[in-house]
Amino acid sequence: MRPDPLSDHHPDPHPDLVVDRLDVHSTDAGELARLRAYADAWSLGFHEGGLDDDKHRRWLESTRADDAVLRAVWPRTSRVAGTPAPVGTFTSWQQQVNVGGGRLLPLHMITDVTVAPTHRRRGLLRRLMGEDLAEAADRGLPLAALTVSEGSIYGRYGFGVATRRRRIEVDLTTRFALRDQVEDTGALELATPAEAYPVCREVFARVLATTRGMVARPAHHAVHDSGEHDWETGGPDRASRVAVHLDPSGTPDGYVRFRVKDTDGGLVEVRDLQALGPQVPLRLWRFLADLDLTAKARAIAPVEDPLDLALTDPRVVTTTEVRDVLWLRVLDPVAALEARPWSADATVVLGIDDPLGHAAGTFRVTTEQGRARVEATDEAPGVRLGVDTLGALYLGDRSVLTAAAAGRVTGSDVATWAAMADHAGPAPWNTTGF
Ligand SMILES: CC(=O)SCCNC(=O)CCNC(=O)[C@H](O)C(C)(C)COP(=O)(O)OP(=O)(O)OC[C@H]1O[C@@H](n2cnc3c(N)ncnc32)[C@H](O)[C@@H]1OP(=O)(O)O
Repeated sequence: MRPDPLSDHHPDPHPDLVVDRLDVHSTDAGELARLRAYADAWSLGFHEGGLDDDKHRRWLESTRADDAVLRAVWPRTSRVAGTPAPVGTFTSWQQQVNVGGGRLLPLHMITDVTVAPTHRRRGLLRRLMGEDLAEAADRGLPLAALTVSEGSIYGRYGFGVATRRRRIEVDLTTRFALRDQVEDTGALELATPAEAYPVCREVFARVLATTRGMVARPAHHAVHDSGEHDWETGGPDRASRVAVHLDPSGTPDGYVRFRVKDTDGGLVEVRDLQALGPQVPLRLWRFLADLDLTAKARAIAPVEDPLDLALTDPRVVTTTEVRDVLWLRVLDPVAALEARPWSADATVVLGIDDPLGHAAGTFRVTTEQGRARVEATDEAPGVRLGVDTLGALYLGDRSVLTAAAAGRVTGSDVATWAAMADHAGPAPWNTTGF
């Protein structure tokens, strides 16, 4: 049974505080003031200052569109400010993630987790996370996800690194040469982000449907991707351009949104690149290298990207950082494991340790022709792992054998589990920020 930190048998651990939810759809003046205070609190928590009216309106609109749940912690009184401001914020909502084999699963997304410096290490994050994950599990959501500011915090709640990305710098001078000419019978069109947005949305929907690890975009992406509003500058994005690639029938199958940031230095900032098929990304890179008055591009890319191998000189690409992106947490192991694709046909009894209880148990996993049947069992496990490791292995970013070598997967059937669970194709890839 799951431990319940808030059961009647435990005294309230925070008697000086109120933990409640905000109604994101409310038009009541009092609730709108609380929403404003909530937004300022998370923004200040990330050292971004309070939000101006325009940013607040945009945040509220997109948060409403996502139908997000906002959990806040309020002091009962404030002797200094008069009106108490939140000392804890925690936002969650529902999206979808591609778990492989073209299957999308509901995903519980978490963001804007902050606790004021005055209230640190009193268990507020633990409390908010505990309540939120328990509700998501009760609603039957199989997976939860977040992106993190610090790597040491979320493993204890069962999250593991499920996708990673590189930051790369690409030399766009004459050193940029592809080994083979891109055979392209399609076409490229240049447009503003606003003009290109409907087409980019269609392309992204197809990328989401076919890319393991990709997460559907939350509402705030729309204003940003369409150039309507740039969060950094606080105004419309007039600097970006979008090159859209069309296949020979005229159907868009890729795009790159970019801006040239510094005409002297010639830096191309790639803000979003989405493409279908192996040739289109190379064609878009060829396009970027053909831009005049540029010397270098900065982009994010998969850890293993065909671009490096497609170049005559692989040193044209410099990796400046490799980092975790999506942290995944399995809430319902039966639904999660039955949804993802599998390699070898076999049976393994899997023991999952989960300090929060949601995914804990022993499960017989039988795979056949790419699908799994998963049932709770009393048999002794042949493979044992923690729920955070299950999250890290779920999309296939890491191999089971690597995790076993790190001591995170144990048991006599590890090799069989690896043959069943490891993916042959490219690593999972997610570009959706939240
Ligand atoms: C998903 C996102 O939004 S990522 C962004 C997270 N937010 C930030 O980084 C903003 C700045 N930081 C903060 O707001 C806070 O320090 C938080 C939210 C990270 C932690 O909040 P707190 O209420 O202090 O955490 P809480 O007291 O519940 O501690 C929970 C556990 O996490 C641990 N922990 C908390 N902060 C950290 C940290 N920075 N590094 C390592 N461990 C930490 C605690 O030791 C505790 O461990 P235990 O349960 O094993 O004893």
